[in-house]
Amino acid sequence: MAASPTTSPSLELPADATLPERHPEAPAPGEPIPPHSAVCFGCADVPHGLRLEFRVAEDPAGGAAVAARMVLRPDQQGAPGLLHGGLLTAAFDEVLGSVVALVTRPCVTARLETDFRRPMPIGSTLWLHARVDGRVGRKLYVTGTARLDAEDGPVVGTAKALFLKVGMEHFLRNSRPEDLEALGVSAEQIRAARS
Ligand SMILES: CCCCCCCCCCCCCC(=O)SCCNC(=O)CCNC(=O)[C@H](O)C(C)(C)COP(=O)(O)OP(=O)(O)OC[C@H]1O[C@@H](n2cnc3c(N)ncnc32)[C@H](O)[C@@H]1OP(=O)(O)O
Repeated sequence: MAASPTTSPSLELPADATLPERHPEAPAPGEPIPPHSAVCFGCADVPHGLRLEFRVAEDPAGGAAVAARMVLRPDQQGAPGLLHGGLLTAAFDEVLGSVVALVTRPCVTARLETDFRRPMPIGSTLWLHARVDGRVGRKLYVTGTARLDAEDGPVVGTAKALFLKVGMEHFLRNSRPEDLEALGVSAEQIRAARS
């Protein structure tokens, strides 16, 4: 039988993966993680955003983990009264990306797989957890879980992802120049990266 897309070997933790530790300058377990940008759809306090709130979680194995929370609003519906599925995937992208950033940065999502296990009613709160399971070179393997209304509530979704470490040139070459300039990058730096 052909392998299903949900069992793609590219998301399986390779045998030679090692468990990466939190970066020495990353916040400690229990500490909040501030938004990485003032305009991020996932973590910033913007009207249309997911408005995820984060803290570093304790990982019993000594690795990197985060916990996050997201209140489900009426403007996030797909089916009547239920969260749009794509927004759970977006939430996982943000939460899994945040835990990777405790280890190394910058990284980007290369592959992300979501399993939707139960409907998510508007008005409830999602409690998300993510952990870096292993690293091989530039590749970071991450898993996450979303639960309903409590940190030990019923599981409504799970995710697996592969993130890749990239250089700053990834953004210098690909981001809109005006957004880079708003961060203090000069037009000359942008031109040099793109020449
Ligand atoms: C300067 C100021 C800016 C400041 C901003 C910074 C803060 C930003 C923070 C915000 C962050 C926001 C974050 C966001 O919003 S991330 C937003 C969503 N993600 C993206 O936009 C990423 C788009 N993709 C790419 O740019 C490239 O494809 C990347 C960089 C991912 C790889 O292209 P690259 O040329 O680098 O790598 P490679 O092709 O040589 O592959 C290398 C290895 O990886 C394996 N592989 C690759 N893809 C997949 C896949 N899909 N499944 C399985 N495996 C895959 C591949 O087989 C190979 O394996 P091996 O052969 O080595 O075994």
